[in-house]
Amino acid sequence: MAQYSLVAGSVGLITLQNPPVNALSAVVRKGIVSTFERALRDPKVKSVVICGQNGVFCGGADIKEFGTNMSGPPLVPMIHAIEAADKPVVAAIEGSALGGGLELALGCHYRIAHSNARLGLPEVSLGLLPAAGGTQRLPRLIGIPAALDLITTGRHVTAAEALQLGIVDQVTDHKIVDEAVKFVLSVAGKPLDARRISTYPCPPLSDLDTVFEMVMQKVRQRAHGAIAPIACVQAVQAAATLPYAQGMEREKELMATLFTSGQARSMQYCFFAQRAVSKWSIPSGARWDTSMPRPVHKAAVIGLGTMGRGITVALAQTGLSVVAVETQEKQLMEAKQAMPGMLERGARRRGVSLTLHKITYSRDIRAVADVDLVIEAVFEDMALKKKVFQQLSDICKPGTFLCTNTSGLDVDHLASQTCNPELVVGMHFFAPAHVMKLLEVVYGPRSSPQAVATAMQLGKKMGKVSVAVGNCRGFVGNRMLKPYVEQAFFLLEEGATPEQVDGALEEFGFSMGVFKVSDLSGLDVGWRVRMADGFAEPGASSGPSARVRQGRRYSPLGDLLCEQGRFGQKTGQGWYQYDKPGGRVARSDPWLHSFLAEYRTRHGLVARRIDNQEVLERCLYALINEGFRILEDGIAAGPEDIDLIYVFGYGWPRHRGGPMFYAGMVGLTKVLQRLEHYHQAHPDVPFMQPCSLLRRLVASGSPPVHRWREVIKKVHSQL
Ligand SMILES: CCCCCC/C=C/CC(=O)SCCNC(=O)CCNC(=O)[C@H](O)C(C)(C)COP(=O)(O)OP(=O)(O)OC[C@H]1O[C@@H](n2cnc3c(N)ncnc32)[C@H](O)[C@@H]1OP(=O)(O)O
Repeated sequence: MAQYSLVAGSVGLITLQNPPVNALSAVVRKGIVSTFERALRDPKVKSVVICGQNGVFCGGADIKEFGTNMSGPPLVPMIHAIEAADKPVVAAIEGSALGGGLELALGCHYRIAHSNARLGLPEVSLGLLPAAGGTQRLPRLIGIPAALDLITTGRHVTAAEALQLGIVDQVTDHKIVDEAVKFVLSVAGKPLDARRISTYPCPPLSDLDTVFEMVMQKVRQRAHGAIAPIACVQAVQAAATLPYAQGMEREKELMATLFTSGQARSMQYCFFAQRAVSKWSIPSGARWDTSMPRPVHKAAVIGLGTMGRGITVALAQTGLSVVAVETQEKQLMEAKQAMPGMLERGARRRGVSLTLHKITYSRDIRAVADVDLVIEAVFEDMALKKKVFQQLSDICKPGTFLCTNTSGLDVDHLASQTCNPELVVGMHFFAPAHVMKLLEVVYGPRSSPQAVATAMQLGKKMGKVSVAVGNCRGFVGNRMLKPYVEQAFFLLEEGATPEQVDGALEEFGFSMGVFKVSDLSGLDVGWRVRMADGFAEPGASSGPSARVRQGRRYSPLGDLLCEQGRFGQKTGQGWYQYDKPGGRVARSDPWLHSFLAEYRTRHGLVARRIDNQEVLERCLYALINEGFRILEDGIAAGPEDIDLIYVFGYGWPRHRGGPMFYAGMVGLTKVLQRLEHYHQAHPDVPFMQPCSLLRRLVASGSPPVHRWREVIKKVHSQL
């Protein structure tokens, strides 16, 4: 609702009230319309201030209403009425003014912001565009380039930047409503014509066509198939080229297409999934709202390879004191040289001050004696990690949480090396750890609720999307990657090329195909895992049994490349070739193509034409099938957890909602049928055998993704 009061004798104060973020629900919109009419009618009222309760102006349209039968007064005429009013209206902005919230403020004649305010038009990240006049008013107010930046990226700006851009008229540290009232009294009686943004011409820009061509090209490249950013550019182009009223028509038309699209549904699902996973619960019964985290003031990182450096930087950026330990002199020196640059770039990107002084370096593991939490990030080798955990257990003060950054080893086994296994959890970061948003928090059977809560909270503080997952080989993300990569290898055996497989996945929306990712992260990473799992064996890659291991189909292609020293970008050759070791631009490699042809001949395989649909179905459905197994095993609490891991950690396109949501969009029956088909064709590939949870869901009528937990619960209760 919206509360109305008369203040300072002549100011109508409208306060939006819809906790927690004063979203513009039907009731709030109704409240604004009726209170505003009242203010206009009342002869005592000479001006109006609009504010939000509880330190938040407005988080925008009520996203929960989307997809329902929306009722109540629409936003566009409501904002027009405010702009057209003949009494001055000031938006008093504190906290957030986002989406429809900022559009409401742009309809006001003046905007005053508290210095804590964040403003933005983030609709693009919900698969939409700012359709309450945002695409037409913002370019008129701040110019086309700045408006394009804000609208196509959805980024939030601080009050200071908003002032600099001209979005707000004044920034204050004082009480926002008091300042707004003072301000509106000072402008009483001044003409309002020049304050109505819709009447402004768009600031002229030379060579408009070229500007939009270039922006469109850049946006398309970044969008990976998402349609909303493209529509945002088109809407701003309308502002630049059409009169306001026609621009509004164009905005409405473009929004109509987006509003009912599957992409918008997927992205809005991701928004709510992100909030849902922060409310974690684990099989022991521990939950986010009953488990108290312990404060972490000082942390340590053991091992300063790529991961350790990223984690150290991420911790320091959070404001924690960090002890960075590396026992090898050369590696320590390299880290000391590299990390200031990483911190500097991060500080510049985020507009914050440098935190170099937060890090102290040591070659001696005993330097961690007084820290609250340690993150081990040594080489992915169980024997080495066990030794480190034994040492940490002896050295650290009582109660120190011991975390491992392993990407898939048994967290419980590491816990058993310590005197207090309840203090041990996995904190699986993704490279580069100071940039990537995902954190898998891995609980073992003995991890205490407090240890899980502390790791989850630390992740949040570090700006990560933290997802609590159970302990199994590869946890959630890497476990699902295995069948996906396996299918990619099989497709090469059967006639596809890395270029074709990557092309199909990139067209689907992944920022990089599976083979490019493999070249980037290093082919040796998977090779080591396959060796540890007893699949890859030196010398076994070319014999007659090369393509069958442990009774199942196996492709030694990756192993063969590693045996040739082709580890990807770092060696200049992998699935592609690069201009030099460390090169970044993947080029097709004729050697690889002849190698594949020769390999097929050697193994009596006849290359066939494979279409992109088969590439996608086999790679993605194999991965999704493993996702269902993970749900069945209780390793992930719900589909949202898996989806966010894939969106934030593995480049799954957000506009496709994550693998499990995507399965629901495709139709579970179809996914099941295609898995059955491929399993029949390849009975020696266990990953293609449809998971029984998927069958159960189909038998239950394929409920929507938010109801899967009910079926999963039933499965667990029967086990
Ligand atoms: C066909 C024509 C139709 C025209 C429709 C007009 C379209 C207008 C476009 C829009 O305005 S779309 C919405 C744009 N706004 C946003 O994208 C903002 C989304 N919210 C946020 O970014 C954050 O929530 C925040 C506002 C910055 C606050 O962050 P904070 O970390 O403090 O809290 P959260 O945990 O994120 O949220 C708390 C709570 O509030 C719920 N929520 C937040 N925003 C909205 C919203 N706009 N609508 C509904 N609900 C919202 C969120 O889900 C949390 O709920 P929970 O139940 O406590 O988890």
